[in-house]
Amino acid sequence: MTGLTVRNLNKSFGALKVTDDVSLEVAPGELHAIIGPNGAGKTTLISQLSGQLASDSGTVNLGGRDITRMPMPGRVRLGLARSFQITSVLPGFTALENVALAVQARKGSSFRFFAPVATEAALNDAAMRALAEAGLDDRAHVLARSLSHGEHRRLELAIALATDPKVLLLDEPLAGVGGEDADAFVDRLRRFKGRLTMVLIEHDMDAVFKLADRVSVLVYGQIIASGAPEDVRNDPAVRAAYLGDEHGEAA
Ligand SMILES: Nc1ncnc2c1ncn2[C@@H]1O[C@H](COP(=O)(O)OP(=O)(O)OP(=O)(O)O)[C@@H](O)[C@H]1O
Repeated sequence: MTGLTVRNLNKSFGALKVTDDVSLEVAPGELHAIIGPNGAGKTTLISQLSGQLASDSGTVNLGGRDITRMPMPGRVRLGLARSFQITSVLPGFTALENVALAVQARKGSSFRFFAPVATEAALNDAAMRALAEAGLDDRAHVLARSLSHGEHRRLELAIALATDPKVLLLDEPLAGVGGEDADAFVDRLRRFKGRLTMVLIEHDMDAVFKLADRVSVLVYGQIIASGAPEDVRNDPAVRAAYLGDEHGEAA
């Protein structure tokens, strides 16, 4: 099981400091939620962890290895995958083809030792397994353009799972997913607990408090609290800066 350690991470866009000296410890096997108001810098932080954005300073360590300067493909090979907002799903291809293409693009070199036909079989097997884990195997041969919004989200999850991650970065997986689809998604993520380390950004507080082992609160690029969900929920600074505003007494 692999953990993630972030030390004093910074990122500015021009004069705007978006990630401000962030330190974070995600223990192996933990589901660590990062919550915070719109514009707090959550997506920027995830992009720094995934390698899509270079950090100005600070370090990111994956399972004891310094990956701060490593580009995204290297991080994927080491088992760090980001789901959502990185994938451009191809609408004219089936769900299975989309996952297989993504696996080939992102992990291609590990299939090189197979003959071409075997490569295709290995890719399809890996893609099918990932689709099953994401709950989309019964839609494997459906064109992506015909999938519902909820199914699209599961396809994006399958693409991340197909790279065989040890640490999964989830950026608002429930955005636009409602009702039973959302409940099913939460159940699915719960099943990955203990097997995968997960960093979850999510605005749906019910989902966060159902799933998270630990919660960190990001406000104006700074972590203002980090701890067990109940402790964070009852933290006066958190309530004042965030939860109290949005959820009042219900938070
Ligand atoms: N590439 C960029 N160039 C300039 N400013 C940016 C860039 N990316 C993000 N920002 C700014 O950084 C701040 C943080 O944005 P970010 O998307 O990381 O926040 P967030 O917490 O994920 O917000 P939300 O919850 O609304 O998704 C915002 O003020 C945003 O406008």
